[in-house]
Parts: sequence; C-alpha cells; structure tokens
Amino acid sequence: MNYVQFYYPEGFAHCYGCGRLNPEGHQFKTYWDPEKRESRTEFTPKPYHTAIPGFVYGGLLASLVDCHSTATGSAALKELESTPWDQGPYPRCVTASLEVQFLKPTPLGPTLVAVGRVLERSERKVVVGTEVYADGVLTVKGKAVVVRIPEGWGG
Ligand SMILES: CCCCCCCC(=O)SCCNC(=O)CCNC(=O)[C@H](O)C(C)(C)COP(=O)(O)OP(=O)(O)OC[C@H]1O[C@@H](n2cnc3c(N)ncnc32)[C@H](O)[C@@H]1OP(=O)(O)O
Repeated sequence: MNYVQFYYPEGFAHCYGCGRLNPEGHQFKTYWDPEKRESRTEFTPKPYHTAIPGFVYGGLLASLVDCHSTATGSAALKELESTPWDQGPYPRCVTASLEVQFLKPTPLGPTLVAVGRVLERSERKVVVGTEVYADGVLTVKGKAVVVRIPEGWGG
C-alpha cells in the first residue's frame, strides 16, 4: 500500500517533515485506511532527537503531528474526488493552526505511532485529531486545521 505523500505532486514533495524528495528531512509516511477512515504514521526518532536524555524533543513531536495532519487532510479531500484512492495526485494541504498537548514525556527508542481521525471536513478545510503512542502509551494529542493549498503555491 502506498502512502499519502507518495501521491503529492512533485512541486509539493520537498517538505522537511514529509517530503519524499527531501533527503535531509524526516520523510514521514502516512497511510490512510479508507474503510476505518483513519490515518497512521510511524516514525522512530533518532538518538539525536533528544529533549533530555531518554526523551523525545517536543518540536519533533509537533512536526510529526503537523505533517501527519496535512496528510490526513489530503486523504480526506481525496475522498471528495471521483478517482480511486490509490491514484494520484492527492490534493495538498497546509497547516493553518496546530495545537499539541504533551500529556507525558515520550520515551526515546520506541517507534512512535500517530493515529489520525477527521473531525470536520468541508471542500477546503479539514480538522484533524491525532494521538501519538509510544509503546502503546498515549503521550501526545494534537488538533490541526489544515487547508487546501491556495492556487499558485509551489508547482
Ligand atoms: C508547499 C507544500 C507545503 C507543505 C506543508 C507541510 C505542513 C506545514 O508545515 S505547512 C507550513 C505552515 N503553514 C503555513 O505556512 C500556512 C500559512 N497560512 C496561510 O497561507 C493561510 O493563512 C492559509 C492558506 C492557511 C489560509 O488562507 P486564508 O485565505 O486565510 O483561508 P480562509 O479562506 O480565510 O480560511 C479557510 C478556512 O480555514 C480556517 N482558518 C484559516 N486560518 C485559521 C487558523 N489560523 N485557525 C483556525 N482556522 C483557520 C478559516 O476559518 C476557514 O474556515 P471555514 O472554511 O470553515 O470558514
């Protein structure tokens, strides 16, 4: 199964967080389950993504929620099209607003699992709720408003 970012047009595929064409970036990959209408991004932080030894830096967690949300929004807008979900291109979203709640320190080591759900959707805007788990423990919650990319951005 290909991931959402795989279907972004080339001009929108250089994001530091999730651009498949940015070799220096995190290259987050988000999978969309069209039946459950749920998204999933897995990422294993590197040892240098440290806040204090043993715990993940909050900025990385915010980036994960950010890009995971734009990908979830993209999949939610793709649903409004008549083309199949496994045929690109996907609509591209940008983040208008991002809220992150750090519920517990996130341990550095385990693969993090971000799970996203669509809370609200219109033709142009999607509100996405995300939960991030480390070893099955919920450590971060996020809510993002993502908006279909305005005409004339990127390529
Ligand atoms: C090119 C590839 C990019 C890859 C991005 C990957 C993820 C990112 O990090 S994105 C980077 C950070 N984000 C940005 O730089 C975006 C900067 N902001 C903007 O360009 C604009 O404010 C933009 C495009 C988000 C919204 O444009 P604008 O013309 O204001 O939209 P507008 O028509 O007013 O609003 C659309 C909807 O979003 C809502 N909205 C807009 N801004 C916000 C906000 N800050 N908070 C909550 N809701 C908002 C509006 O209320 C409206 O909702 P509704 O349709 O229900 O009335």
